[in-house]
Amino acid sequence: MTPTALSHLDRLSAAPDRRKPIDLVVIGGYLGAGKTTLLNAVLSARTGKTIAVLVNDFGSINVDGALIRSKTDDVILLENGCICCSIGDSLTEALINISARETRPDILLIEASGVSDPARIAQIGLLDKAFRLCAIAVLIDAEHIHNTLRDPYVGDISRRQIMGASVLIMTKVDLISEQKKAVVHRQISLITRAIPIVDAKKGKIALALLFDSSIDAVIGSGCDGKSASVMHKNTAHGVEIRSFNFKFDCRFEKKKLKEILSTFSGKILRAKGIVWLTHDKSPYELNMVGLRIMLIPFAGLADQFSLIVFIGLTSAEDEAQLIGALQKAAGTLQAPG
Ligand SMILES: Nc1nc2c(ncn2[C@@H]2O[C@H](COP(=O)(O)OP(=O)(O)OP(=O)(O)O)[C@@H](O)[C@H]2O)c(=O)[nH]1
Repeated sequence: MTPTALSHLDRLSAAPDRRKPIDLVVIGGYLGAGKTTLLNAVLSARTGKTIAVLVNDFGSINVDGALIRSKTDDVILLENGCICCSIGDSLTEALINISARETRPDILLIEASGVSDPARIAQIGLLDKAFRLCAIAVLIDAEHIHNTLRDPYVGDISRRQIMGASVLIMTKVDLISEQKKAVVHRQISLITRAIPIVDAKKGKIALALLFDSSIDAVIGSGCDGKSASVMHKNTAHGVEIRSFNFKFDCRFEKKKLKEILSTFSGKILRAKGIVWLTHDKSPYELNMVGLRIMLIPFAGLADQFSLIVFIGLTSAEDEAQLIGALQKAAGTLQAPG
């Protein structure tokens, strides 16, 4: 933490502030678990409260910010790293700025990046007495959690996120059978039996789960604090999770784009973006989680280029190959006739 941020915090904690504290909710969970979807569902619900959103995307371009902006203007972006370690200072400063506002929001929702430790983020939030921690909601992707937890490289990241939760929200239950759901529950119970698990379909949950409680203590966590700008080091295995982008004024043939992404699915942990396709005049939102690739029409305002952010266990050579394949497949941006 920088000296400026520290002294600022000291002053804030020292000054008696009689205003009502801002309810803080941290939303975490592994890459692609459904955090942005849940956040958008919360923002769409009529809570009657003012909500500010702080979004941390692991990558130099914050795609989530664009997806949330259509729901609220009060979005603060923290990009290019992981807020639980490499950009903790920016988080502290953002929190100070929010608490110092003349008109404070009732609620601050923080969307952690998929590789962040949400309990650690909540701890940083609690340093400022202007905030009252309501929940650390960790999302579990019912379709992929089994493989994620067994993954020798990223399993620990996911396990730590789950252990730091105050509530676990199981997403994508619509994509799995009751039998598989029972297996997932058993797997989670091996990690923790104490944290309640609720289901969410397309981000819909009872809002009381997030807002109607208060947590005094946050379970300690062991963030290594050494990560570089767009790399998160899982030191136990010496793994570097990297992020890189493809940004080009082009359109893709849908089938070809899916084919290229599938070829690299073993190395790409997550891909997301906004792309233009040859068959449609409007842009599409791209999501790739595991082997599942989704392209749905994008409702917001999109720039005149196709942008894809990749997060993966990739080497520079893998990245060059993937970007090369995309460039080769890229057609002109000219709209279809
Ligand atoms: N079928 C189904 N799809 C879902 C559900 N929740 C989220 N998704 C889809 O899962 C994909 C990833 O969702 P996001 O909300 O972007 O996930 P995220 O956790 O914000 O992703 P990162 O920020 O990259 O870690 C999107 O295509 C969503 O539409 C759900 O309950 N059911």
